[in-house]
Amino acid sequence: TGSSQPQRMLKAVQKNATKGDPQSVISAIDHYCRNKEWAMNVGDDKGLILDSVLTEVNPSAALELGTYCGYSTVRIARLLSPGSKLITVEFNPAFAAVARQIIAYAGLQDKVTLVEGPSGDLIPKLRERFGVKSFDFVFLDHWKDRYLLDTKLLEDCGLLQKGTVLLADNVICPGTPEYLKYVRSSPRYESRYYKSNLEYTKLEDGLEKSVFLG
Ligand SMILES: Cc1ccc(Cc2cc(O)c(O)c(C(=O)NC/C=C/[C@H]3O[C@@H](n4cnc5c(N)ncnc54)[C@H](O)[C@@H]3O)c2)cc1
Ligand SMILES: [Mg+2]
Repeated sequence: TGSSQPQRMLKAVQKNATKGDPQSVISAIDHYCRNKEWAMNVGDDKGLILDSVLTEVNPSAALELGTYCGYSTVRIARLLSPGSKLITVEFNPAFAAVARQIIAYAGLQDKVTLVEGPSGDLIPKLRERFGVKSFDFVFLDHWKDRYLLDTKLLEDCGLLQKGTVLLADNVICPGTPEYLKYVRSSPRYESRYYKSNLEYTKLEDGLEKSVFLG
């Protein structure tokens, strides 16, 4: 059997990026996905919005739902201040295995904890397992029909604090209508849409930034 697309993405990183240089890992993946094989990374256009929101929030405890191959994990972890941590959740073991290698290649393994399993099971265990009090930043990029469920779960588990920023990918394409309706109508969130395009294409997509008001 041949290699998988995530394995080919990893090969492209090992071939074209410099070990320990997160920016070169990001560029190698973007170049590969733009020119060889499209993949569902947040990408370079939406990635710049992710970078700017992250820099503004400067989280000490960040959570990512849906690691996939670790592209956005690297984008987030490279901007974290010393001592800050990112927990990323992925339930596909093959994707998790590739992501671990890409995160390590970028030299960011000390800032990232990749937890394998379904978000619905893991979110209620994050406090007892990793001593997380609450998150100040959450990046949602997993199955689109899980965004709302997991947001409510994070609320119910007391893992959001006043000011926590939720940043959701793909609110237009593939789209997350129930999630959007919730964060835009709930008095507990202050929400804003950042228009961009679907990774490596000219189609519209965007990120929704929602601040939890407590
Ligand atoms: C119509 C159409 C189709 C596809 C696109 C293109 C497009 C563009 C995008 O940026 C996209 O993010 C997506 C997309 O579907 N993303 C889903 C991403 C899942 C990853 O997260 C993992 N996962 C999924 N649920 C869970 C869960 N509960 N607990 C733990 N891990 C989970 C999976 O194991 C994958 O690693 C698609 C655009 C338009
Ligand atoms: Mg996405």
